[in-house]
Amino acid sequence: MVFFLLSIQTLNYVIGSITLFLLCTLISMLWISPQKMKDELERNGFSGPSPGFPYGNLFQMTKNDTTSFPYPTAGTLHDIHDVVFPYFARWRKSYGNIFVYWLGTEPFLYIADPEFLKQVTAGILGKQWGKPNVFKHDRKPMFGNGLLMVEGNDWTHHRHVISPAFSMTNLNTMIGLMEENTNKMLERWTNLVISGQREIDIEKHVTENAAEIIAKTSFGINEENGKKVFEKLRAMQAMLFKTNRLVGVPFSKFLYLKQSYDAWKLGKEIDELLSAVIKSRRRRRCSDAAQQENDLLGLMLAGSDEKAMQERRLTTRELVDECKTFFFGGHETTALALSWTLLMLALHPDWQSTLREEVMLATQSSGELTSDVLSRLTKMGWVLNEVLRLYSPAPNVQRQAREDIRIGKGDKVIPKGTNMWIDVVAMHHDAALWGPDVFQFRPERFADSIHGGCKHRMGFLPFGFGGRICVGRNLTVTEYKVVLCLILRKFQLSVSPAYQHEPNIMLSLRPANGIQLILTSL
Ligand code: HEM
Repeated sequence: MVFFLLSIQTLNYVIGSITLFLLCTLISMLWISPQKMKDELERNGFSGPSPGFPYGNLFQMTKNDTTSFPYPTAGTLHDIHDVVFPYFARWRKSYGNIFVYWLGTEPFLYIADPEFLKQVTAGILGKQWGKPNVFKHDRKPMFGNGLLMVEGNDWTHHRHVISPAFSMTNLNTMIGLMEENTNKMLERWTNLVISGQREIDIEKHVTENAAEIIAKTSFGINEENGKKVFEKLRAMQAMLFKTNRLVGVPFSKFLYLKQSYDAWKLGKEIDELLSAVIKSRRRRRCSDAAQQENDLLGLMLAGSDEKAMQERRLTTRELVDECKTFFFGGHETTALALSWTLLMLALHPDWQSTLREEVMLATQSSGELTSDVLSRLTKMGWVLNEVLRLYSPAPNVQRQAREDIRIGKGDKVIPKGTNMWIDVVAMHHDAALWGPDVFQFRPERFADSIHGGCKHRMGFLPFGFGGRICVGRNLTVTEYKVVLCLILRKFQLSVSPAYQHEPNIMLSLRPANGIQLILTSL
């Protein structure tokens, strides 16, 4: 009996200790650690709007809060920072270009100051950077552990295997395929115009075209499977990024169980489709060693097989994640650069004529699009840069400090674990960096300088910076030039009265209502 009572007492003691331990861990995780981090950031001179527990500043970050900023009129059409990030615009007015805000219990150091960014990033290698853990869970079904999200030595390995696939020599072999696919889209446009429908939502068509191109150039995937992956990825994007998901709020993921399950399910279906493509390609390579397909997957397989002699090769799982990353990162951003460009050219007929003349001149001898022809399209390059400045498809870059970061030679430290939110849209629209014509569409600012005359080299960052700069930027430039050449040779563009200008963030910077243009055949 005594023994029995003793065991119950011991059991109660154990349960009590475990409960106490869990409670202490919870309080430390949810309250003490964030408070310590806040104090440390303040000691280092970083402060900002007061966070509340457990939401941080999330409730002050609603998109609808545009009351303090009038919607841009014709003269300030491109002054979009206040529209897409009204909360950051408001906080910048109070705290300047560097401040701390909180997503739940996660601190974010907001940066819209290129000199400070230069000091923060000096000497940090690509592999040393972290990506915010708090976003990793959300974005996993979309990018998995692909190059965009992977860290440390794994990042070095992936980047090493992938980079050669994006060499100019390889990209030039894809021009024909890009041309063929785009011509099909233009045929559809011609038929629509002939049938009397001159108004077209070009964003929708250009995005589908870019998805088909990336599906074919990345993994030689057929149209039917490409469409399936495309539709599932779009559905997943809408599911994950349309709603406010209380990012950073402890345990909030339990509020979105259905959404997370649906996203996971879509992710699994995409993985299965891509995995089948990769396995069949691996089999083909084994049965015919001489056979090498020159799309990105073929080159990655070759690269990963050769390097497997010295290092480990990329597994099918890793290749699936890379394909998803290319597919999503590669079609949406390029399509947006093209869509915003078509809008700008419709709004600025002088630039539309200038580019059309440049295209006609460059292609007059044979009419063919070759790498040599594309390299002669200088003014088109300026227009691309100006569009990426005003409507950067990637509106921000995020980092997480994996170690304490000492700023310059001073005593200021960004503590390990701090997330960073680099506001690219703010820097691209800052009159202090670009001058009084900052909100005007003036591609000629890039005529003499690749930084467009920006007063600081790190003030223009459409493709990111440092070792983690966009691996696909040359693919974008090639595709952009091919598609734009073909459109300009066939159609005159003007803006439809139905078009409503509403740039919006849904991971990328998108036109919320599509882009309706009136097309006239030339
Ligand atoms: C207009 C077109 C594009 C824009 C604006 C863009 C923008 C960016 C930016 C800002 C980054 C840096 C992200 C960071 O540091 O966290 C990045 C990285 C990346 N981009 Fe792009 N991108 C474009 C096109 C593409 C294309 C066509 C592909 C692939 C087919 C691609 C694949 C990637 C990958 C894999 C990374 C991660 C690189 C790394 O971390 O090593 N991007 N991109």
